[in-house]
Amino acid sequence: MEAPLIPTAVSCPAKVLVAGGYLVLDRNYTGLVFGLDARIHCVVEPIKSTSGVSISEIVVKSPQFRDAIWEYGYRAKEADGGMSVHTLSVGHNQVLSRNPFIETALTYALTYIWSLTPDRIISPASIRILADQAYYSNPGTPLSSSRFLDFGVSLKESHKTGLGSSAALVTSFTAAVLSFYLSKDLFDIESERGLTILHNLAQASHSHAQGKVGSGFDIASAVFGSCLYKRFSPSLLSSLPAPGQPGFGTQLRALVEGAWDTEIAKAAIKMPLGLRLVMCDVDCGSETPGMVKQVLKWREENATEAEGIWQRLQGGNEALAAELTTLAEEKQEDDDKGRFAKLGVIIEENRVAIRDMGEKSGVPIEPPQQTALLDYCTKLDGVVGGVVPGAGGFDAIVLLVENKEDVLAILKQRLSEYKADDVAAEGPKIGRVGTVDVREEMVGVKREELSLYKEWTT
Ligand SMILES: Nc1ncnc2c1ncn2[C@@H]1O[C@H](COP(=O)(O)OP(=O)(O)OP(=O)(O)O)[C@@H](O)[C@H]1O
Ligand SMILES: C[C@@](O)(CCOP(=O)(O)O)CC(=O)O
Repeated sequence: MEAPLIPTAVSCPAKVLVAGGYLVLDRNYTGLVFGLDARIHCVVEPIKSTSGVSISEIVVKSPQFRDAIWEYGYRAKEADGGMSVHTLSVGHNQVLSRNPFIETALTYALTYIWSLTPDRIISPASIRILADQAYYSNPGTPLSSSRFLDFGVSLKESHKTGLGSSAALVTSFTAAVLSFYLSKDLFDIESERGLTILHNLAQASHSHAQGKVGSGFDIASAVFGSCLYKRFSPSLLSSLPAPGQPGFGTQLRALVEGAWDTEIAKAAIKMPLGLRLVMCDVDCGSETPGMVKQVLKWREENATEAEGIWQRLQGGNEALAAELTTLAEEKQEDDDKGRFAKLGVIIEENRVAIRDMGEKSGVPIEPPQQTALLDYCTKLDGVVGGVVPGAGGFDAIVLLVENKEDVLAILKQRLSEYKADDVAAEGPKIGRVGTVDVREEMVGVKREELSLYKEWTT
């Protein structure tokens, strides 16, 4: 007899790519990614089917958002096509929007479970998703004493802050479903093998849902936390049949359990004592896929010039990682004023190369509006430096700041006074600038206590 299924909860961190935007899309370069302490949690519990008879049904809810409920039926496809997942009608003539990230993560996770245990019956379950405030700029309202706020809007109406919600969601969802249905000897997120399986499976499903555009650094940090990341070869995923197609089941398992060439160096990334990250939301936005397309096209057409910039940036990124590690290993002297001077210089030099990449490719990676804001912040006492993270543009900026209350208080005050009006530049005007309530996080995926969600029972 199969062991009874135990409610299971897992969470994953957000991300910020501090160095290596665009470069990390190519395996010859690396990305320096910090995990952030905003998390997305997924809780899986057994349910009795709503119809009374035991049909195959999984209900997914994101109760902090309106109309965020998705009901799925599932069945094994013929010819080793894996588990196919279809949307069930919720009733009340509600037209609910589909959630491709959830649908794909469920299809891939159930297929992997089925490929390991083809004779078992996958019993009905309910899955709740709960996310920290920092992922969205919509202000939430508290629900009793829960850390998870009620956003009062639909997911369509929410404004993301660019912290990688879909990656944290897909990874924690996959980890929670696998941990719920599989015994520890088949899947254990507290083991190296379990982390690798989770990484590979979440990369495959996130890439499928997202249209295969990213380097996967966001999934890597959702699993492993802060790290120096070298991507997997994109060809690894190209021969996988589409879900439902003959051979998808066996080939997904072979892919997930096979050898990948991803390189994840956790020890290469450290935050020195006395320093922290601060993220600032600039209340604007950019369209990453279009920027990526244009930068890569320019690189292809200007290979020699691009090579020079890419090499300069890679050198700067490596210097940044090395200096952070050196500082983290040093004994901290309280009043050593010059302690972070070298770090500041490395960041400034990286910014020059980033601007070069942007100007040459015609993409506003660090546009003048962001240059002005970064320069304004860098001049403040206790701010070591800052960059446009990830793809850059008009999204957030990230600062490295001395971890002192007065430094943070003055930074917040000066940001609230910041006026973008004086910057004469084409393109959008930066709106209100505020800090996002997050800081770096070294830990990746982790199990959670169910009591965290007691206020969110429906
Ligand atoms: N709390 C949530 N519940 C359910 N689905 C969510 C939730 N948060 C995000 N999503 C899904 O993730 C999508 C947003 O993912 P997307 O990749 O566009 O942004 P992101 O990962 O937050 O930001 P970025 O990739 O710019 O860092 C939403 O449209 C929704 O489908
Ligand atoms: C441009 C790119 O290198 C980074 C994008 O990062 P972000 O989504 O802007 O945080 C793309 C990628 O690596 O997936």
